[in-house]
Amino acid sequence: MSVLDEILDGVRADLAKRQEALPLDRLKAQAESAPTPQDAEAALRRPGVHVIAEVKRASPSKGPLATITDPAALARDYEAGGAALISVLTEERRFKGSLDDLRAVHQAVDTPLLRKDFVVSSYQLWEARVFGASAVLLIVAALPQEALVSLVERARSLGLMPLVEVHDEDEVTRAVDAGATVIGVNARNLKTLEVDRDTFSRIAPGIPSDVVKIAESGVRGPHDLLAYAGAGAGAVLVGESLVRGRNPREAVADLVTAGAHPALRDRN
Ligand SMILES: O=P(O)(O)OC[C@@H](O)[C@@H](O)c1c[nH]c2ccccc12
Repeated sequence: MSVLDEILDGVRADLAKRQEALPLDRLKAQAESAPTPQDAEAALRRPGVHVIAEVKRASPSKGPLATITDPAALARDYEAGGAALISVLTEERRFKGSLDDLRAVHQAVDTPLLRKDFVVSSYQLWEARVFGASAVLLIVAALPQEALVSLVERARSLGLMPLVEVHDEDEVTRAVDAGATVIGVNARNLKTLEVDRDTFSRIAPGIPSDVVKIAESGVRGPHDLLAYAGAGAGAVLVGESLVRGRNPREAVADLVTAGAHPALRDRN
């Protein structure tokens, strides 16, 4: 069984427990008083190469990455550094995240939030709404095509921007067929957990030009952002190097400065 399959088994088991504790109709009722999502896609379509900064406690490949005692404070640093979006991992078993983290971050910042999880059911989209997200990750490799299509539509109908994650050319085709307008290329293969920074430049040329392209994983600093930008990225998604670094606000600001270089800002 691949790591992805193992993660998905855990996600489904945890989801079943939450659904038992709070049936969908009651969750939907909570969504009525939930905050209105922001237009995350518009934020990514502004000129320049944007930074999506991630609240990430642990990863399946490295285990604990950092002791994040206060996710809200970390998110405030990301916001002060100029992140266009803040990603909050909510997967519990391998990434040690939670919906409580998402709520805490939502209460602390105005930046649009991405719920980063392994979404397999529209129940999780409703949760994302209730806990303050404006966007959700949908991983092509984790979903049959029919489910992907319906989750893209459902996310949009709830006001959430679907960020559709791919790892290879076939998955790009599936993402585009499902109507994705924002596609993330993850340099980390979720089946082997290896990072290959060339994945983006290999796959990006096959993504339609009107789609926002996000380079995910392995960004160590401004030089990696510039390399991804040169290959067509409109944004980078960064976790580990920010949570492990000494000063997350400065680290984000350095990336944002690189991404705002006039040569990148004026290209679209
Ligand atoms: O920590 P990194 O290498 O900067 O990577 C961040 C992000 O890309 C990574 O956390 C990620 C990308 N896609 C995912 C899907 C599920 C969980 C996590 C991820």
